[in-house]
Amino acid sequence: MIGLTLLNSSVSVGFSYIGKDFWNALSAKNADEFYKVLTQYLGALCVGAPIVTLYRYQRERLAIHWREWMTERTLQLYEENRVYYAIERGREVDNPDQRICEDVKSFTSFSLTLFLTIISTIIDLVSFSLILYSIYPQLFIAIIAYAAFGTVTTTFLGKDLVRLNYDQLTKEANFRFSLVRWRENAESIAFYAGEDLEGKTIGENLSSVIENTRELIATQRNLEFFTNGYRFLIQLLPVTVVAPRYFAGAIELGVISQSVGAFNHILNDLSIIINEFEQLSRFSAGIDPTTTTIANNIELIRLSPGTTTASNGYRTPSSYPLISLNHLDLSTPDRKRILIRDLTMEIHEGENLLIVGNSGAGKSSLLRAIAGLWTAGKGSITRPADEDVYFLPQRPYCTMGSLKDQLLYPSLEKTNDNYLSDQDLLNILEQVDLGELASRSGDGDPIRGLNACLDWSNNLSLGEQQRLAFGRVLVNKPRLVIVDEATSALDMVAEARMYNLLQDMGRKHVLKNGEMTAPGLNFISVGHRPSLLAFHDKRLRLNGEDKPSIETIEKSVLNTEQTIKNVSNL
Ligand SMILES: Nc1ncnc2c1ncn2[C@@H]1O[C@H](COP(=O)(O)OP(=O)(O)OP(=O)(O)O)[C@@H](O)[C@H]1O
Repeated sequence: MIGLTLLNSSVSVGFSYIGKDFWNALSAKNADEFYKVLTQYLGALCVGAPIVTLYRYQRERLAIHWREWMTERTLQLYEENRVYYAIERGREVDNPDQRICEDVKSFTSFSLTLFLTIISTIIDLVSFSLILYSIYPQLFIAIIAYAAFGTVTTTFLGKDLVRLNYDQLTKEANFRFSLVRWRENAESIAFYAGEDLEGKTIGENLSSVIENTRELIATQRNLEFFTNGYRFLIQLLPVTVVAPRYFAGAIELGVISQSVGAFNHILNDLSIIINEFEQLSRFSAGIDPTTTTIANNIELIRLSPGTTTASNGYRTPSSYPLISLNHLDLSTPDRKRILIRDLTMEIHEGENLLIVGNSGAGKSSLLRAIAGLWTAGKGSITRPADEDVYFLPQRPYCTMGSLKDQLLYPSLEKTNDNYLSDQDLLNILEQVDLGELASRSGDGDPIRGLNACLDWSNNLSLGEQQRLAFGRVLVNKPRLVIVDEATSALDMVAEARMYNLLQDMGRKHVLKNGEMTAPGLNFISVGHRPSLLAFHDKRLRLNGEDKPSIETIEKSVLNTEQTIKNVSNL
């Protein structure tokens, strides 16, 4: 690329000399010389034109290559340590989608152009300054004065352009995002008949885009009043400066045309350098050196995959904690409010925990802290490794893809360790009472149904999505399942069936040699229904400002079987 840049500059210098000879021959009415130079000109064109074309093509190829690399790297950083979640919660960076799509693209092509422009303009500047100086030193002084005047004036007239261009990008992104949001929440908005309000918000975003564009084009107009006159004068100024020497017979016509060309080149180079630096300031405006205050964070200790604190083989039940919280103080991410104070507890293998408390008491927040999403606070949490923990939220996420992809999520078919055949997946659907879903989606053929791609979040009821999420647990076989009101859309019979599945996975079996099988499944739930008590062994009550209390659930007082029977008779 650097080689092509040098060649590209030599083409410009070469043409400036051929151009001079061309005009000299014409003004001297020397026909032989004219045709000779014309042939040279055509020869130079054959070499020069491909070089200029290749220079541009190669520059763009390099820019694409760099964009690909940088986007992949950005995406990698975006998913690492759940940065995408922290950005959404913290709102420190607006429109990350636009930044990844657009800003990376313009950053790479801009940086490359900046680098190459600086190289080529410096070469251009030196060579054409020498040409100009050799023609007439006063010309050189004239150009410096003219360029300085032009730069100061354009900088003054265009000082708002950088800000306006930056705002334009943000406003366009906000406008687009409000439309995407409407589309994604179409059903809820339709039920609320909220289209007037949505339309108003979108209209406001559009007005903001239009207003900014109006200001932008007005500023550009003012700048162009000046720059167009300035550019026109470039043609006249060098001619005016050297004309007395031409009239005195000291120089020929070709030298005048060469000086106009050189003058143009130098002025262009100077303004390019200034322009590029101005654009550079646009990018630096986007980089916000946010100072991070050093504050206390919850220490999250993840045990290595497949183990608990026990180092040797299998243990007797309840001897080692699966999860332990130590003097945990949990705050909201902005650290303005402490939600849970001084919570110390241990949950052992085989014990399932139910977290209860008023709305807003911090139940979901505690789960977020256990997942490692919220870290503001003090104390420590010890829990199994990420791959051993599975989270069931109230509204499951449906990925883009087939029914099979929904079941396997987040593991991919190829990387799925315990490979499951299509028949195994159909059995799992059967277990979560979704047996007919596959044949329904495949027009009677369940295997075809497994591979059918639909917009699942809009095609399944919330209860079906929640049962599908329980199917995912059967596929992924984690050691700890965190259930955040994930049965809220199910009736009590279906809820009991889902919890029975979890309990079955939690049961350990005695092997032939008398040892226990590998660790089973445990779960922590958040919920409001009394029926949930039957499936749990301990209850953690969050009481707002008071200290949280933990107690064992007495099974004898529960008659769930009976309750469920009564409900199913309804
Ligand atoms: N990103 C946030 N920043 C600051 N405060 C938050 C944030 N998210 C939630 N909160 C607040 O934290 C408190 C606890 O929220 P949480 O979702 O844990 O409640 P909950 O006990 O699960 O309630 P519910 O039973 O209604 O689901 C609430 O008062 C909520 O307003």
